[in-house]
Amino acid sequence: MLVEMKNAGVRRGGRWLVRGVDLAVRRGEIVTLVGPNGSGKSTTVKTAIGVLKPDEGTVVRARGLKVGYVPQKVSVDWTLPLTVGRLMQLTGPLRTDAMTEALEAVGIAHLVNMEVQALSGGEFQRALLARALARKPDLLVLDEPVQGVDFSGEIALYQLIRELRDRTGCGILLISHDLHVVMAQTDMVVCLNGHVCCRGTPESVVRSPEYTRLFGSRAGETLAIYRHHHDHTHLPDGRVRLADGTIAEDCGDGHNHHAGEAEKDLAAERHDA
Ligand SMILES: Nc1ncnc2c1ncn2[C@@H]1O[C@H](COP(=O)(O)OP(=O)(O)OP(=O)(O)O)[C@@H](O)[C@H]1O
Repeated sequence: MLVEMKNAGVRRGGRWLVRGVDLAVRRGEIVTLVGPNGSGKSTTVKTAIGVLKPDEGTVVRARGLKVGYVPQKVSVDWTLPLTVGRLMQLTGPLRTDAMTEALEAVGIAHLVNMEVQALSGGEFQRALLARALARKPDLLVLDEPVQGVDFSGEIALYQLIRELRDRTGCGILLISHDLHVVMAQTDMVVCLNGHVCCRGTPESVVRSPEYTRLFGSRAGETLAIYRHHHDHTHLPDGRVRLADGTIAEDCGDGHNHHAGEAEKDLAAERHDA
């Protein structure tokens, strides 16, 4: 167990921001917090990693736990020139090999000397991810890692997050308020609304009445579509690794369904069924 919260609550200004949170992240596990704006997601992760203290309940972290945290808001002085390499070292010195390794892991090693301002939304999020990864955390905590990222970039980023988990074995606690894409990449979903409103596997959560009440009945419908994206991995040489580990020339249905084209995906889904 990397971190475990039991009945945790945080109170500020005479009001409970969250209450009754039970949550655990194990090594190699991806736990996603979903919930509307202001439902206490950031408060919960900050409490999990010790930035905030719970006013009731307990939070236990593994001894010597190393946390890599990407907050929702990053304070960068955009008026000053800042390269990706410098951004990586803002919070402390880093060996060049560790920096290169982390940038390679997120696919932006070639951008090390680029000005941060010139990065695309997706590249910036990858740079933040690399910064958190560089110190080889046991627990990676990502507060909305797809901000400023377009739809297909979002799919790619969540896929990358899962690959990082597979490769490093770290635990991941992530926040998302649009859960369509992330759902397929997570082991456990905890749905917050000031308290834990429901929890479980992505499939069970989207079917639960509490979730439907919070997000509307259409919210669950997309899960099947996105699941489809993740039954195979696109290799750099253009071939595809299928779910059973075999390598194929394409996804098996002749469709390129990685462009966020939902209709095509639905067709492919039916075709596979
Ligand atoms: N220090 C504080 N004092 C008082 N209220 C606070 C404090 N920090 C957060 N809040 C309030 O607590 C609630 C939960 O905030 P939190 O940032 O955890 O929500 P969130 O689910 O992460 O929201 P979002 O999706 O908008 O990022 C909000 O209503 C917020 O205004």
